[in-house]
Amino acid sequence: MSSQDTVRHTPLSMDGNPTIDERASHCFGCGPANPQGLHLVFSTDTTVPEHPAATAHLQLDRLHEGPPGYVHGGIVATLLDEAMSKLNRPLDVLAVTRHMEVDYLRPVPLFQPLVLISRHSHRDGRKLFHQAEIQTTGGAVLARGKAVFIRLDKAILARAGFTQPDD
Ligand SMILES: CCCCCCCCCCCCCCCC(=O)SCCNC(=O)CCNC(=O)[C@H](O)C(C)(C)COP(=O)(O)OP(=O)(O)OC[C@H]1O[C@@H](n2cnc3c(N)ncnc32)[C@H](O)[C@@H]1OP(=O)(O)O
Repeated sequence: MSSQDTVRHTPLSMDGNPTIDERASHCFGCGPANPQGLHLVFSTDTTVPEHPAATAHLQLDRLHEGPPGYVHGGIVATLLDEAMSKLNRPLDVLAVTRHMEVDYLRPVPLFQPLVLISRHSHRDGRKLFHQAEIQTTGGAVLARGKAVFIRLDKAILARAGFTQPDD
């Protein structure tokens, strides 16, 4: 089953009592209200519920340049991090990145269609282990990341004014 992840992209108004999706509307990676953001839109695949996957198609320009003609390494890490973060919702948790590793295998070109893919690997208590890749449309892997996300406990969330989705 594959579905467009539009749930997060909710109203721009911050009046009243905004939901977490509303408060995340300026996320640099996926927030529709951030004029300088990447505006990534992911589809999530929960065919195997315990190993959800997320995919986004994108193309970047010189705003994100590092080496001439190629994407800045920090943006490469951002893409991988964002893709992995999209696995938390299908797993019904709110979580943040605690640790991430990036393998920069090949320069990531500007002005070329790219595919960003992530998949949940496994879970150990509050730790969620995810993986992600940036690929060409032909399937060549340009960058690969893996990360540990930590499920935020109620005390941390309450301090920040959030609750877990299942609460
Ligand atoms: C407060 C804000 C609310 C926000 C609510 C909305 C959230 C939903 C929106 C998300 C949006 C996402 C956007 C894109 C993804 C980001 O960019 S997220 C932003 C970047 N990340 C951050 O800012 C996180 C900053 N770090 C922290 O706040 C704290 O470190 C954490 C995550 C709350 C954890 O703190 P802690 O409870 O003190 O735990 P800590 O000792 O640091 O270690 C945690 C575990 O990781 C393990 N660990 C550490 N390093 C490694 C490693 N290399 N390998 C394996 N395990 C490791 C430790 O051993 C430990 O394991 P256990 O002891 O639990 O078995």
